[in-house]
Parts: sequence; structure tokens; C-alpha cells
Amino acid sequence: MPWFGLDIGGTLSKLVYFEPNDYRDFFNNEEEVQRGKNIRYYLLNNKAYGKTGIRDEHLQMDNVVINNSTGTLHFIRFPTERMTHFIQLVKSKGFAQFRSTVCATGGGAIKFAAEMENELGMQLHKADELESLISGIEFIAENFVDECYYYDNPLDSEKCRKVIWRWSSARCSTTDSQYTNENRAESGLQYPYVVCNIGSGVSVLVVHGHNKFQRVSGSSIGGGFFQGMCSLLCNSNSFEDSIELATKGDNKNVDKLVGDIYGSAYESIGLPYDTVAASLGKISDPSDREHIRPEDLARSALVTVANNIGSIAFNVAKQHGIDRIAFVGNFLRVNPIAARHLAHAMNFWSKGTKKALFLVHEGYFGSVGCFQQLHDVTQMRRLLRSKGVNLSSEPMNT
Ligand SMILES: Nc1ncnc2c1ncn2[C@@H]1O[C@H](COP(=O)(O)OP(=O)(O)OP(=O)(O)O)[C@@H](O)[C@H]1O
Ligand SMILES: CC(C)(CO)[C@@H](O)C(=O)NCCC(=O)O
Repeated sequence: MPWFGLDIGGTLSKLVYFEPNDYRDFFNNEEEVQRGKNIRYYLLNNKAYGKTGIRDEHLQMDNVVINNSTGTLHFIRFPTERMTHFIQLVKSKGFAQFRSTVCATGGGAIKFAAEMENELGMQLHKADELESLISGIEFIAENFVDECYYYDNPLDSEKCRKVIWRWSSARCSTTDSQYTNENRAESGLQYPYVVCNIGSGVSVLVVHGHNKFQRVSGSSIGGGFFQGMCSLLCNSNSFEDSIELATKGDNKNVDKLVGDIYGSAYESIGLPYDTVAASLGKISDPSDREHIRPEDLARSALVTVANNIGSIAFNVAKQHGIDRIAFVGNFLRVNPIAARHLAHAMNFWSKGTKKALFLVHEGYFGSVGCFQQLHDVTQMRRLLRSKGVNLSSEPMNT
């Protein structure tokens, strides 16, 4: 039984690792049990791997049931530019098992397939990235009742608070309240909803039901654009540094607001004084540029990306008559400023009828979804076999 899901994206690779509670139920022989223990020892005794791999311990999910096995899901990420290094590490530590299957998705599942299969002797079960994304969202939201939240008063620094949102019952509560296991039965998603995945690029999908979705829009102005702008404008070398700069900056020193143009709000069309009218609009004159700080430029890049994505997502939701928009992807990692801008934009432009939702496991849904999808297939094959249907004994491999 495969126990890893790997989402190899344009910027980050995300690895989900399922640690079974009982190894003996899970593996076929002593050699597999030993390999499983070695991998477990290496992964769980570290929170960082090499210079760039990180285990997001705060996201760990215990007592998850997959394919009748109970275990823990662990979440690990590393930059995709380290993929070749990752493959060599897996090889050198003897973690790969000849002819076993690993579930993989994202563009890199295609790009690195030959390298992985040749170097590690493994088979890749390749899953579509958007199918995996939606399966992962639904699986986690159904298993973790506190997964989804929204912002109340998103741009008010005093009153802003995160509120847990439960899709099934449409009831909510502040994040510090406790949920009991009995409440889990109430979780489960309400359709339809929009998903806006903000990774290196942006994909917007409309989900009408289980396995029923469509990618309806997208944009190249996403997380990759933000980090690219910060590298050029602020000499920032990491996403975390860019977010730190943006947190200290003020985009009003850089962006031209409606108020800068009108001297007031543009009331007849409902544009408030502090709406950005023109991103970077204040710095075309060389003398204006003298006082600008890198922090202001980083903040402007962040607000520009968030507003642009907000506008696309809102238009999709409006066109399809949908009120819930779930924003996911690693651009939202350690990035409450973007999330709060998105929340405000959805609320403002819909006059309070549409809600921006955010999910705790932000960028990991593709890796969970591809892993979990394969188990659905494995389970179905087992069921068919038990009913006497003759299937090939080879693992699924598309
Ligand atoms: N530690 C990090 N290193 C690099 N980028 C990060 C980091 N944390 C958050 N990000 C942001 O997340 C984005 C990548 O998000 P994500 O992992 O969801 O997408 P991806 O799968 O790499 O891209 P795509 O889906 O477009 O192929 C980056 O462009 C950056 O804005
Ligand atoms: C190409 C993908 C799907 C790869 O994840 C993503 O980066 C994306 O949706 N980019 C935006 C492409 C567009 O402009 O629609």
C-alpha cells in the first residue's frame, strides 16, 4: 500500500506521509516493516531536512482513517528546484522500494517521472493536479472539523477575528471554541463552491458536486509574480522575507488611491476614498521615488496580487451565482494580509452576500488528494475482486 502523496508544483513540492498506527497490519513482510520504520525514524526525528526541507508539524493530523488503516498524516515541503537532490536522498538512504507505487501530481509528476522511475525503480501513479486538489480539500474538510475559517471585519485591526466555518451545518464559532468528536458527523461540504488556488500561478474552479468541477479561470499574477516582484524591487531572497517586508510597509506611499484622484470617495459608483485606483501609480515621477521604502513596494506588490485575484474570483462567483469562495495555495502561507484583503474584497463587492473561506492546510490539498484517490481505487479493486471480478494484479499506473 503506497503511503506517500507528492505534489510537485512550479515552486514548492509538497509531500504527505501516512504513518500507520500499526505497522504489522499495514505491510506484507518483515523487510517492508523495517523500511517503514527507517523512513518513520528519519522523517519524524527531524523537522528540517537538509537546507530547505521543512515538516509543518502544526498541520499534522492524527487518527485519520485511510483504506481501513488508522494513522497520522505528516506534511513536508521543499523547493521544487531541489527535486533532483530529493531523488538522490531517497536513493542514498535506501527508502525506495523496487516496483512500489508512489502517488504524484502537479506539473513535476510529468516532468520528473522518468528521472524518478529510472533512479528509484519506483512506479509513479500520476494524478491530475486539479482533481487531486478538490479530492484533498474534500477529504481534509470532512476529517478535520476546524479546517475552514473566515474573517470577521477583515481590515479592521481592532475588530478583525478569525471565525471557524462549518460547511455542512452553516454554523460557526470563534476559533478558540472546542469541537467534540460528535460534531464531526456534521461536517461535509455544501455545494456549489468556488476554489481559488493561489500557487505560483492561479487557478479558479467551480465545484458542483463530488468529482464534478470545472476550471473556469486563471491568472499568471499569483505567488510566483509576488516573489518575483519582491526579488526585483526589494532584493528579497525568500518568500518569508518578502512577507516580513510587506507587513512593515504601507502601499499608500506607492499606489494611487481613489482619494488621491478625487480628493474624496467616488460616491456615485461606490468607490471609497482608500480603494487603490492605480497600483504603483504614485511613483512614475523620479522625485516621488526618493522616499519610497522597500517595505512599501513589497506591500504594494502583495495588495496588487491579492486585489487582482480577488477581482477574478469574485467575477467567477458572480457569473456562476455561487456564494462561497475557498482560497487555498501556499501564497496564503504566513500571509494574513493577503487573506484579509481577499476577505474584504469578497464582502465589499458582494455587499456581504459572498464569503471568502480559508483552509488551514493551505497548500497541501493536492498531495493529500492524489494519495487518497489511489486508495479509493485500491479499495474499489479489492471490492471488485471480492465479488469475483478478474483484475490485473499490477498496481494502477497511468
Ligand atoms: N517557503 C516558501 N518558498 C517559496 N514560496 C513560498 C514559500 N511559502 C509560500 N510560498 C508562496 O507559495 C507559492 C507556491 O504555492 P504552491 O506551493 O501552492 O504552488 P505550486 O504548486 O508551487 O505552483 P503551481 O500550482 O502554480 O504549479 C510561491 O509562489 C510563493 O508565493
Ligand atoms: C499552470 C498551473 C495550472 C500549474 O499548477 C498554474 O500555475 C496556473 O493555473 N497558472 C495560471 C495559468 C493561467 O493564466 O490561467
